[in-house]
Amino acid sequence: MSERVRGPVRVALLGYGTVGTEVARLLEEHATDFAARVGTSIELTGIAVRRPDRHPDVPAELLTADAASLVNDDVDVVVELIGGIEPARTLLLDALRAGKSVVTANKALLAEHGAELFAAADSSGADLYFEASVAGAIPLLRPLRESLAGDRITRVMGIVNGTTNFILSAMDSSGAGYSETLEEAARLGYAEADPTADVDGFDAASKAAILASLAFHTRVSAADVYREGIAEVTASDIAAAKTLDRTVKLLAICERVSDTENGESVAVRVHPVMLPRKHPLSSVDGAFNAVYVEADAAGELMFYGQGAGGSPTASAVLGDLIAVARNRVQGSRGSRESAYAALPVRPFAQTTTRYHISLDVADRAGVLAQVAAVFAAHEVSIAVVRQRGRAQDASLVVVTHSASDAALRATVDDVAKLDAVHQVVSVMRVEGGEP
Ligand SMILES: NC(=O)C1=CN([C@@H]2O[C@H](COP(=O)(O)OP(=O)(O)OC[C@H]3O[C@@H](n4cnc5c(N)ncnc54)[C@H](O)[C@@H]3O)[C@@H](O)[C@H]2O)C=CC1
Ligand SMILES: N[C@@H](CC=O)C(=O)O
Ligand code: NA
Repeated sequence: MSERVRGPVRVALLGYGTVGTEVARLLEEHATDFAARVGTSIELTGIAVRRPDRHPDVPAELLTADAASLVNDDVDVVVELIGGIEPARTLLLDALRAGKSVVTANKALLAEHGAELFAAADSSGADLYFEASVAGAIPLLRPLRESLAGDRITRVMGIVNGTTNFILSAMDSSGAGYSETLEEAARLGYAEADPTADVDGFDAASKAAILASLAFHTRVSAADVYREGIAEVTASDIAAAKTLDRTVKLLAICERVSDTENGESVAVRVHPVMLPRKHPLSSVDGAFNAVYVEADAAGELMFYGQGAGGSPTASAVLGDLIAVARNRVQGSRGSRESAYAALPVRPFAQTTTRYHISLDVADRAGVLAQVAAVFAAHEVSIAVVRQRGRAQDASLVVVTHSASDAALRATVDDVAKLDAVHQVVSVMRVEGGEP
């Protein structure tokens, strides 16, 4: 139970970058409304930044480079918008152990050290809220934690990284280059401080771990998530997808799986996929995110909105801040971690997916039969084959039925070794309906 606050709720803000500046701006702009919603005013007692001299717009008495002292001051709530593991981890553990409520947007920290943070929150009864950490402005974590607590979630699948979606959308629509689009995403405040976290899929993997933990009442950490980013997605992949009326998207897929041998487990992965252009996720462009949730009783739900950027992310941070402030005024506490199901995480090699494979092959009799024989040898069944002759070369596109990822990889390796196969042009997993 949080300690009951009688005067204003005192807030320490750690970080004044893309998100922090918007949080501070909106706190000031809507102070009167927020006070009415909470039942008392929210007072910003200090802002920790790396370089206080770089913020002449902020009253000097509010700024400090000493985040630890600010956390240890007389504050009720710590809002962490620094990012990264340290010093954020130590600062939040100190705050929670001291009974201070925490609001954070730091998915990397939660996905790696969530268990420790929840334990610290439990030790003092403090609140730990993190709606902004996944899918920016979209209310998604509270629906999973609270609204769907009475249902059994079977699948969560979606676009959860704005930067990579911004890049893939631009490559698809205007044929824009990879690096210039990444620079633009960073300029617009979508990318992480180190944008390799976005393009290599680490950011989406952290978010997938958080989503799976909430959806399946199981502790899933970043290391449990199979991860591929978009660095390897080429113009050829995008072109191959177009010829099949598909788009390329980076998806996070969290599934509850069960079989007689292993019982129930969870499978969590992040990788690029080809989706049919008519699939609703295909029309999610730019830095927008969209997430499908499938649950036994509710059926299919879809959440859509701005997944990155200062002001959309600040909306989620402020929603959490108002919730924890209300809890403090009432002397109550919000939801705690729910990890009772403790399901095992299934290794990715056992996960079944479907592959799209595009090959340049010799245009002569018998090539198709040779390629098909390799698929058969690995017990990978073919759903669609398209062959087009091009003088000496032909292009061959194969889309498989579901097979284990290990079998699919071995098939591609062996197909590439055939003399008649000149080049493997594109290999990508496919989702969303039969080709
Ligand atoms: N930018 C976005 O669209 C979104 C960001 N997030 C998360 O929000 C958090 C903040 O992201 P941004 O605002 O984009 O980052 P940013 O890089 O723009 O700002 C970071 C701020 O933290 C301060 N800082 C860094 N190290 C510090 C230290 N040791 N002591 C005191 N201050 C320190 C910097 O001076 C800066 O003010 C990250 O965890 C990020 O993953 C979450 C959703 C969306
Ligand atoms: N870098 C992230 C920011 C939001 O979480 C993204 O691009 O989605
Ligand atoms: Na969110």
